[in-house]
Amino acid sequence: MITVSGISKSFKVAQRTSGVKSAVKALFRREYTEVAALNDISFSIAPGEIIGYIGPNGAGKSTTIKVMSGILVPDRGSCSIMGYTPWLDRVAYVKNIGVVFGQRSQLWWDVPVIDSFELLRDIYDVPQPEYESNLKLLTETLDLENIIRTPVRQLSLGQRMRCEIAASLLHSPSILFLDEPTIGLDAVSKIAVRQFITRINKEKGVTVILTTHDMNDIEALANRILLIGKGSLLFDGDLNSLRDKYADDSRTGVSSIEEIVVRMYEEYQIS
Ligand SMILES: Nc1ncnc2c1ncn2[C@@H]1O[C@H](COP(=O)(O)OP(=O)(O)OP(=O)(O)O)[C@@H](O)[C@H]1O
Repeated sequence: MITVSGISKSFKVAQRTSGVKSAVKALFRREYTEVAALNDISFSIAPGEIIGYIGPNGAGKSTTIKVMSGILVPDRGSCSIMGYTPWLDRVAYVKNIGVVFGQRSQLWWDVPVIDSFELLRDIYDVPQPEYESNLKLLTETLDLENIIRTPVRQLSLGQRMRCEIAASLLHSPSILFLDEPTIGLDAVSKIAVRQFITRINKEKGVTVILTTHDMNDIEALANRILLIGKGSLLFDGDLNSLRDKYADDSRTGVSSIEEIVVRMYEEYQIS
């Protein structure tokens, strides 16, 4: 369903030292350094998998999600998702995917949530009966009834995230990209979001690619883990094989998933 082969992506970042003199100099001659965000990344994902895509800050997780969702064009490599190349076939492709960036909103800030949903229905060309049945299911399971008529700017972070997840699923996508969907949520909202992800995966077979720093998300959801560090893919396997490799039951009993990940980061020298 998803094949990523040899993807590399670099960014040019303008460099400037502080001070007026260097600001004036930069007007005439800019200096750049190149940041290699992704370096020859390859993996495949089968339908119905829930992938935990983990790694420390700046590892390249969001860049990978942006390439896979067609927002960024890589410098090298290929990517085939349901037969589409995301950045080439964008219009047809996006009908098959849902994307949630925990740090950004896809909802219109000043209008009630339901207006954003209706706009998304029109953008994605969702037939009315399908829209209504999805909206009903999402409203019930994500508990949106009391917030759906409120403008987004008046919602709390947890309320907004539940709306963001609903917005990404109104068009019945087969693949859901979640970039830090539980960031800043309280315990109740985190559990609600996790239960919901499990449900759409089990009942509708939605394939989920999840990036998170919350290892409880990984423990609750992921049946396979991909570890990225400094732009390179370092580990591809399940949680049990990670535990077998890194858990230290001689001293402390079974180590927590957080400790296991720290050990893994240390081994790969990416912490
Ligand atoms: N638009 C951009 N311009 C310049 N550099 C960028 C840009 N986007 C990402 N980078 C750089 O690419 C590298 C990977 O960034 P990315 O956002 O993919 O990391 P991440 O694993 O998602 O990190 P985090 O966990 O902190 O969100 C970082 O060094 C980052 O500074």
